[in-house]
Amino acid sequence: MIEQYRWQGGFPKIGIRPTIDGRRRGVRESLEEKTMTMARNVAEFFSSTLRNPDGSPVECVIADTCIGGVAEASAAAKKFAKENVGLSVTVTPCWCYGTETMDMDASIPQAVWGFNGTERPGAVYLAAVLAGYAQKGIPAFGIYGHDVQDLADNSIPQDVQEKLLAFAKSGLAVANLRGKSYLSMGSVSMGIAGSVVNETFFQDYLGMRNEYVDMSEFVRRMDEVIYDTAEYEKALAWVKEYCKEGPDNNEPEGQKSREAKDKDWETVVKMALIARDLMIGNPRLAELGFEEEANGHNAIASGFQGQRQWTDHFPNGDFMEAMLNSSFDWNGIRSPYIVATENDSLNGVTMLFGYLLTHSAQIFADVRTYWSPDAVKRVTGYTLEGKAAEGIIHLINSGAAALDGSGEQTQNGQPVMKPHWEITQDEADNCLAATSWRPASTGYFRGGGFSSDFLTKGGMPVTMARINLVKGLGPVLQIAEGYTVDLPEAVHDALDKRTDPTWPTTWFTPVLTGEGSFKTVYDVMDNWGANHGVLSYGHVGADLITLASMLRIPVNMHNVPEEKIYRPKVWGLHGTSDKEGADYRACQNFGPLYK
Ligand SMILES: C[C@H](O)[C@@H](O)[C@@H](O)C(=O)CO
Ligand SMILES: [Mn+2]
Repeated sequence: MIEQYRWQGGFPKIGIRPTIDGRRRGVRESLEEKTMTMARNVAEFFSSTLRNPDGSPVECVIADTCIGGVAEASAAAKKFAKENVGLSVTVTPCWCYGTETMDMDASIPQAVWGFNGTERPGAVYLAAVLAGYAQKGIPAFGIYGHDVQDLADNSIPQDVQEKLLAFAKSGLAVANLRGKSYLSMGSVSMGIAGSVVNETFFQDYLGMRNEYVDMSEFVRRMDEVIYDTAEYEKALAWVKEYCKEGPDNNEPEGQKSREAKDKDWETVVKMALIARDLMIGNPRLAELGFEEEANGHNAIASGFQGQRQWTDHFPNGDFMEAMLNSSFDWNGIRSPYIVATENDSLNGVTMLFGYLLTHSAQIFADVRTYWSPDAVKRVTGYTLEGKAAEGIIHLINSGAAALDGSGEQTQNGQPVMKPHWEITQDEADNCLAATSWRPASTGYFRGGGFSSDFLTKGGMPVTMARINLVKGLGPVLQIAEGYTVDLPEAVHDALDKRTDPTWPTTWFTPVLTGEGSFKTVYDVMDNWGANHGVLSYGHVGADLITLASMLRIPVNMHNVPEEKIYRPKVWGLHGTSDKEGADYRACQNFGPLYK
């Protein structure tokens, strides 16, 4: 029930615009069917391939008629506005009149597929209209099939499919962010700059709003019983059955009594319910007489300050953050909520990017230690090998990493992190079984609580990313594709015990290119822009780059092969030999999407 409530506003749709040569008495008539067929096929392709965050198929809206001139362009725009279209794809097999048929909505991502045939000049239209987009300052993605197709061939070639998908995936992410909130629960944690929420960034670059609640709201809701007590009982019983408590790593004098720990469990379960209700609301609260609280904050992501005021006195937020970020809880398998620990809103947004592109849960972590092969050898006697041979980065933070990060979901025997609709109950159970809940380090967390402890399985392709803000420049995105790696148990133990072994660990190694910030693993660590990073499942750097270009966020570091990079056509008009510089120039030239 809470899941249905969460997504009740529905999802943005993809608008499809068949444009056509407007000349009647023969030309237009001969093209109508082919053009509309292209539109229908693209719509069918999207709806059968792409999913919304709840797992339902993405919907497309096709203009009522082919668009041969401005009257039909404007009729399509009106239809799109009514139907919640969040991105637009123009398709055509022929010459049409560029500025008369183009979609002029500068606030949504735009793409144009010009059919590569030669009976009719679709590619000429593509070039003409993209010149129009450049001139008018609306960056649009061009899709031009590599090989000539016959006019009668209604298939979508593989390379065109890839570009359509790359555009639509990122375009949908842009559209899903728009109009939502980031909810700060508390404010700045331990002076972490990412938790100084920058409203201009959220508003201008993401189209989002910032909401804030003081952490005292948790106390009020606990004391005044502003949560669904039936759900609380269910959640607590589930925790007792599935969340096994791990050994207490505190010195005896720092350990809490059994009674105090049991009380902490009650508190952390309530915190999880309350944080979720704060984010998205809960219709049960209205039935219980709390109509205002039932509304929530329309938050697609949130952050919890925790340290220090809360955690110096109350149990920490680790259970709440880890469970909400996972793809399952006491209500079963469901889409993850996005909650940033330490209210690091910039990591929170990076998690959102990863989540909206992959629909899988995210691993939030401190980028804690670069372990060179020599240092590992000195400390453990072990020689790093395989993918880890050049060195590894220890990703570890209390809270926030989704339990999916244990790597207990599988595909063809390999560990993966799946969208929630592909996860089986056994896989969810295995993630829980691989996680122990360790009494929090009371040196750091005087109020106690429980930290999730798991070790990520090696062999998963992952992408680490992070947004940083630079005064005078704005946001920049950094991306490092790589792999999770396994270490022999004794080696992991020796390295882990030098940190806080009650927290989840992921051993990560980036793919090196031999150049720039990817010359060595050390360089990747050395160029990381902040204390935190996000791991998303898969090599999704190219998608992140496309998404960043839509939002005009330049990418300051990545190891994505050049042939996979897809940005608006006009990026090339800012320079073609120095692509990184061209990206910066284009982002600066056009400025944020919602300025
Ligand atoms: C317990 C500590 O304060 C940690 O939370 C700290 O190392 C961080 O995570 C900093 O990002
Ligand atoms: Mn941290």
